[in-house]
Amino acid sequence: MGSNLNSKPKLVSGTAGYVLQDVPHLTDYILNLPTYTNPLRDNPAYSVVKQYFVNVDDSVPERITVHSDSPRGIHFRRAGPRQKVYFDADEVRAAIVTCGGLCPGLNTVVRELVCSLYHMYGVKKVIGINGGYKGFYARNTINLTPKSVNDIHKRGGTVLGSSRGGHVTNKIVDSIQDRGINQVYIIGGDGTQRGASAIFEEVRKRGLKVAIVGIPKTIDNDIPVIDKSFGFDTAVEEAQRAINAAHVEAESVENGIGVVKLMGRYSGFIAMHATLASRDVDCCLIPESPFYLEGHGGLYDYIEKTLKENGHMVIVIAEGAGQELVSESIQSMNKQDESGNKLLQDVGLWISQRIKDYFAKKKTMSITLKYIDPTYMIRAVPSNASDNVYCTLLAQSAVHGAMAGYTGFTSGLVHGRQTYIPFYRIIERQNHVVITDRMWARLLSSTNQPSFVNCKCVTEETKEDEPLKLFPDENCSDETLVN
Ligand SMILES: Nc1ncnc2c1ncn2[C@@H]1O[C@H](COP(=O)(O)OP(=O)(O)O)[C@@H](O)[C@H]1O
Ligand SMILES: O=P(O)(O)OC[C@H]1O[C@](O)(COP(=O)(O)O)[C@@H](O)[C@@H]1O
Ligand SMILES: [Mg+2]
Repeated sequence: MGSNLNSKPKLVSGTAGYVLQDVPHLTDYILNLPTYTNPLRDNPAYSVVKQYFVNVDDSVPERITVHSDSPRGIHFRRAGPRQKVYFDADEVRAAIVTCGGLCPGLNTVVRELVCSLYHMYGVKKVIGINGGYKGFYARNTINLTPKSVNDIHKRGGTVLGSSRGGHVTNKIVDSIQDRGINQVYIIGGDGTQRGASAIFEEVRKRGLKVAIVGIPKTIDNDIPVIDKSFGFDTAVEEAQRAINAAHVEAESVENGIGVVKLMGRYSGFIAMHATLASRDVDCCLIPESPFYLEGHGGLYDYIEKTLKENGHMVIVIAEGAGQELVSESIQSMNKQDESGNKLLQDVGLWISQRIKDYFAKKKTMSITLKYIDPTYMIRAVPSNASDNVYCTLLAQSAVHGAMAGYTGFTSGLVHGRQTYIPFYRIIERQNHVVITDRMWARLLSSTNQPSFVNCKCVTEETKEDEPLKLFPDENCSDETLVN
């Protein structure tokens, strides 16, 4: 984080090794802010709820698997409505922005932010920033009301539009200041949360009463700490349709192979979960598990064996898998998108061609291969029922946090509880499938595919809590979606 001393992590220690990784609050840098009674007290829908307000000291542990002698460990502030709020409804001018790639559920989060602000807190001024970060200074805004967002959750994409690149911190904060915005809800992935953190630092440097709140969006599920990201369930469900189609095609012909490419730039969660859900997949290839084609234990060997045994097979490949192999055979262009993300080679097309070439050359077996790339179709669908509920809770928690004066945080689910997580924990690393965890073992045993892992890497000394580090500086959690 920045050089300003105030931007250091806020840590609160307690007995028995308890550590609260707290989130910033407006009162950390603005003195004598007035408080108001939370209007939810008078809301007939919520007045009947016992203990509706969250105790300010409530926190949620980062790790829930403990031993009798474990220290209590790191905790996050529990999300939810507070008795006191730091904004009067009439004073609030909220802005919502969606950034980065699409993900099912974006519209649901937008809808629920607007409805929570209006219906829970009586806020009447909510605007949408058009087209991602650059929209703050280069586009018009959109007025958002419960009526205008009423049925947007039934649509894929984002009604606000999105973009990559264009994060110019000073211009964005100037625009926030010029427009009198004092709550900013920023929906996006790892890149977006980095941008949100930079905005927060600048806002604090200028001493502005503006709450900066992140809502984590990533179809790849690559954001750390949180249980999973919204849209992930929908993506896994939608991927089943492509896998089913590949299976139907493959089993209808002799030695049929169906190849399905799924999203997952650096994290193979969608591929892993879609494979486990389907049971029709014979091989799942992800970025975290390097594989090889030729020789004993290689992919060609396994394909031949599976075709001999079953007459057909389905391969699921995450878009970021095997990139090092593709670069070896195709001149790597090393291009980046506007946000600086490396543009990947189409590994699905590449592997399909390599498999076809291999069997054509070998002449022992004639195969029919069908390649399906449903990636953008999956990303564009509306969120399913469970993701809709998840999006609703994330949005409500975000609004409760901003109204309570918290800032510089991401609203996220940790072990099924809504929490406020400081930006630095969200942006410090990416979440990856840990191939020495039980979940990947479950996948290997369900597909029966080779592990492609050099056995020397996984020694007996590799302890359960110390997963094999395939990514430098990785601090993998054994709790997030993997066990
Ligand atoms: N390190 C960074 N600092 C500031 N802004 C960033 C950073 N990385 C990405 N951004 C901005 O965040 C937005 C979304 O980032 P991107 O990587 O495209 O998607 P995602 O947020 O889904 O990962 C873009 O407008 C980009 O300019
Ligand atoms: O829309 P683009 O730029 O082709 O993005 C494709 C990428 O977006 C994603 O769907 C999501 O990535 P982000 O979360 O970084 O936006 C990746 O799975 C994929 O590699
Ligand atoms: Mg990203």
